[in-house]
Amino acid sequence: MSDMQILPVSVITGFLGAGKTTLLNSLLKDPMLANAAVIINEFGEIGIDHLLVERSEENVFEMSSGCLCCTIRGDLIDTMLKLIARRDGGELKAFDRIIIETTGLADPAPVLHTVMSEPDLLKRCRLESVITVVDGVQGEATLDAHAEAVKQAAVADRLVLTKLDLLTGREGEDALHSLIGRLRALNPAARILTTHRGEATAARLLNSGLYNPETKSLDARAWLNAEAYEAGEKRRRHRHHGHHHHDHGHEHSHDHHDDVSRHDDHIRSFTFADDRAISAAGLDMFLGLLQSFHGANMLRMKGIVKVADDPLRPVVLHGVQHIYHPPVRLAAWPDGDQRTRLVFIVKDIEKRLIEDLFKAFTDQITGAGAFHTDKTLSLN
Ligand SMILES: Nc1nc2c(ncn2[C@@H]2O[C@H](COP(=O)(O)OP(=O)(O)OP(=O)(O)O)[C@@H](O)[C@H]2O)c(=O)[nH]1
Repeated sequence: MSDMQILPVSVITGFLGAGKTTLLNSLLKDPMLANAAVIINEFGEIGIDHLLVERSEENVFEMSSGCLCCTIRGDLIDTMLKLIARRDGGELKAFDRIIIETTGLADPAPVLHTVMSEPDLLKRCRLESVITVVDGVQGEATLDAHAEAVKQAAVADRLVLTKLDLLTGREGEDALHSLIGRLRALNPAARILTTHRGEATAARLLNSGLYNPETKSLDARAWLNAEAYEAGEKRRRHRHHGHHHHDHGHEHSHDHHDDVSRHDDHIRSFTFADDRAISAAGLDMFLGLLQSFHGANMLRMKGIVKVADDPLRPVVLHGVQHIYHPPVRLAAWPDGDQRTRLVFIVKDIEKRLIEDLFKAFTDQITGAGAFHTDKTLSLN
């Protein structure tokens, strides 16, 4: 009889030809993934024999009608539930994690939404990390041309650069510097790793620190990495004031990513903190308003929140667009900082709008929390 452990799910996304399958093949040689189940949501063959590979039945590119997102969703739910049922029934070996490789062209959001919000899946799975593979050579051209590529970079917990072997000499170095600068601006907190020289190992890519199913512990500070957003905001302000640091002869690359317009210009990342508690209902309302007014433009949000009903046990939240993972209540604050901290990566939304909205609810906290119980928020 298999155990009913909560299975971490990692999603590997990235543009067509970025190197997802190559990365996955190399990761699967790692003993850490000896018991991983892999779901591949696209064309192509992958030669893995000692692992469990489930291929989604639907071929998304062949669909002629219907909503692409809904089809991916239905297909993925079905594939995952069957896989888990076969595991639990002893038909498959008891895999300990699931890795989903998504199709290159698609917006990654539907896959993330499915894992984050499908009630039957939530009983057995947690979204652990989003890994976005970026072609080291074509990366900037792809970001210029495709809004999806920008979104893929913005939702990542880890960014993996491939094909660095093809970048040589001073030109290659400048191109890499420029690409990293651009990715950093899009997503300040994601760890950037390269496939070069074996740097992108399973341990570095898969354990995002969000949720350890064995200990139920959360390395919340590392996971949130609010400091990186603060540094990103400072960098942006600095650039906008026209003070450029040109060190190590990299003027070209700095100028290049300063000049970037197109899709990137619409992306903002920021963080704010609040030492007051919010009522459970206020938090629900805040999230509901974000969903209604900014859903499609909220690329990623994460937070540790002080809720009035139990300010000593903060709630961890994260969302992709209009979908939020069910909140998880921590046993205690993860570090000495007991303020609510929220981080956002958004498209065309001003920080002030979101910060003011949140603070409008904490301003009204006196007495309000008493009317609301834990039920809306607590997982257990
Ligand atoms: N030189 C070099 N080639 C690479 C590297 N990574 C991947 N490639 C090549 O790039 C091509 C695309 O790699 P895949 O791993 O198939 O990329 P993918 O993202 O899975 O592609 P799709 O499934 O089409 O979206 C293949 O020919 C790979 O051999 C790398 O680090 N260096």
